[in-house]
Amino acid sequence: DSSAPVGQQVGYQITGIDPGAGLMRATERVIEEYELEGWRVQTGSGPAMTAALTRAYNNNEPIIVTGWTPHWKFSKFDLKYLDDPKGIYGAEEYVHTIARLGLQEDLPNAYTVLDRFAWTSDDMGAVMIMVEDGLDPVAAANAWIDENAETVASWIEGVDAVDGDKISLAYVAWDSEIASTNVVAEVLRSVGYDVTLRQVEPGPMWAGVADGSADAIVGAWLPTTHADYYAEFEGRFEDLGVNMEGTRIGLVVPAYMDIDSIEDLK
Ligand SMILES: C[SH](C)CC(=O)O
Repeated sequence: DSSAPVGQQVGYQITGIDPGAGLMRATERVIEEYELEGWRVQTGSGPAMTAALTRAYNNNEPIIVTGWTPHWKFSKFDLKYLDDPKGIYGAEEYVHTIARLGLQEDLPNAYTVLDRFAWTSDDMGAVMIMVEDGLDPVAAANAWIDENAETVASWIEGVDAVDGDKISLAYVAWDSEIASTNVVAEVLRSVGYDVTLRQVEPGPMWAGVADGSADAIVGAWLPTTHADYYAEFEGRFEDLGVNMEGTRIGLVVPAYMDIDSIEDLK
């Protein structure tokens, strides 16, 4: 009944993703700081969240999800972020590349490519949409690489080829990181690296690059989303800087819902 309070409409539930995601920690703080009595954020995964969103949207039903930009959901559905007047979700987020200590010495050519890796949220969005439309992530990565030869050439210019040197990239199965990690992996393979992708949860992703079991990650969301992990492992990794800007995290709802702010959930 769309005239009922929104909490009642959605069972006082926010549809979340994996429990270790920074977005989930921030959402727990949102429930607390906005005093959303009786509300909870349901843990799951990126794919479970998008499946629930698709189902609700196709039935014109109310739903509130933990969302982020870029994401194909914004091109597939008419969605909006709820205003966050307390600023819990932070302002603009940036995605960083993080390398294990010693990588530059051990794998200098890969380090150069990783240090140069930078693209736009539209670039990432293009790969995400190809994957969502059914293309295998490796094929989607190569399609983007073929379409953006000039950008990729700037990443590998002057980098000597290697002969099967091993490198591992850790990532979490968020649609955004499936896109970025496969693009970087394919570029590293193009210069001769034997690349292993390790799909893990956020904590093990950060722990892996800190203990050296992973050589690099390209999905560090900062300054807000992964602030806890950054602080926990600071000094045990090398931050190679921003590889993508113009990102954002927050609560996302279909545009047909008659709410505009987190305050409206009370
Ligand atoms: C789901 S966002 C890409 C990252 C995070 O929340 O940790």
